[in-house]
Amino acid sequence: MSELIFENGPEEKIDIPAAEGDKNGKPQGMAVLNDPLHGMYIPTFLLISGSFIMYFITSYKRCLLFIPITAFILIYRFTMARLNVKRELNFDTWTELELEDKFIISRDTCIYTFKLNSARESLNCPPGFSVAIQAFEHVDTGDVLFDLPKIKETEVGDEDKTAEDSFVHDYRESLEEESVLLEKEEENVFNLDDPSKYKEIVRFYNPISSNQAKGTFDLLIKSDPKGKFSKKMASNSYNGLKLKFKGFVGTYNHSDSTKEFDKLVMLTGGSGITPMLQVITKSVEDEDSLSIDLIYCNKTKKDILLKQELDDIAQSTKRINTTYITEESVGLLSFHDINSKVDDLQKTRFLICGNEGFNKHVIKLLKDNYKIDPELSEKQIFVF
Ligand SMILES: Cc1cc2nc3c(=O)[nH]c(=O)nc-3n(C[C@H](O)[C@H](O)[C@H](O)COP(=O)(O)OP(=O)(O)OC[C@H]3O[C@@H](n4cnc5c(N)ncnc54)[C@H](O)[C@@H]3O)c2cc1C
Repeated sequence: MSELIFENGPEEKIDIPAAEGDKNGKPQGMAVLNDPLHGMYIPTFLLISGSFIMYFITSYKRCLLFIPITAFILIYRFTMARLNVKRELNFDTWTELELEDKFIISRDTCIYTFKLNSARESLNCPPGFSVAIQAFEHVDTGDVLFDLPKIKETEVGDEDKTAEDSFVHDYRESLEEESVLLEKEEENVFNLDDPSKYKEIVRFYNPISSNQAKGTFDLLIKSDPKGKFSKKMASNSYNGLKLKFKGFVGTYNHSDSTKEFDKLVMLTGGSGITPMLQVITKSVEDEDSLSIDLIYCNKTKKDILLKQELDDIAQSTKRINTTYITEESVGLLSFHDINSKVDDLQKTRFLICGNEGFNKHVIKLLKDNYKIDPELSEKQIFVF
């Protein structure tokens, strides 16, 4: 059993108030106007043709006033469309983004919401791709910082001078000043922590929010009690914390799935659910015809992440099914579990994501039991 990291307990909202506004953009009723057909083409056509018809019927010139009004609406709509920016993170330089919210979803896992630069931006991360986050580790102590230590410019000497310049102190006052100086000195020693003593560490996470979400994006981070970055995030992250991101990283190609296969069998464990959720979301949003069987393996029932969300998707979309396997009740994933989801092997693609041991176990089950064309095997058995 893994160590309990979050004291607040599962499913409890912590420290940061809920994000303001609608994370998914405009309210549902108005969302239809974001579609160019409904938001631009139809209103333009109706206003211009209406103005001409009225003018021909009535010969009343004021009817033509609708034409500049239409032009204004068009300019407005184009401007709004341009402001709805898709954010591509830069692959070469770090982009600083701020933590806005965090939400504990299990004893060791949290969803972190990061703010994009504007409420109209959305993170355009391809399914199966991840973002990289930068941190720094002290080479001697192993301490992890989200940013390199900064040297403060306060000089202890300056404070001393001020004290010396003043002739009249009573004994008590001078004692107080001395203790303040000592504190400053300690602070300076701390701040003089040599940045060259830190080495960069980089960790990868798959955003789980839809690319249609505006203004923010979500990362699910499972905290490893012995891990450097994930443990620091669990214990030391706060509203307003700025982290540096690069992106996007990955090799999964969703059009390979839709063009060459009919079915995806997803074999995953623990936080490996994140790329699977991205692919499921993409498939649902595109309304493609893939049938998807997710087999999600965990140690115990409590470790199953996002179960409610996954069940909701499976309920609303018949072509998506979920199966949960826990070590405590069923044991390890078996070939029978996998084979029960396969109808036509040639048309089935296996997507795998778990820890090293899980991936090895699953690949061995597939290769030992199926005759998979070696040329096809890399495409047919895709490991995130
Ligand atoms: C492409 C990609 C996408 C990912 N997406 C997600 C995601 O969406 N969500 C998520 O939670 N995670 C994801 N991960 C995993 C994530 O990037 C981190 O690896 C994870 O959070 C652990 O990082 P850490 O710094 O906390 O642990 P680390 O410090 O890297 O340690 C991890 C484990 O390895 C052990 N270890 C470290 N060094 C050694 C050593 N020298 N010898 C033996 N054992 C050692 C530690 O004890 C610890 O148990 C992804 C990984 C990749 C590559």
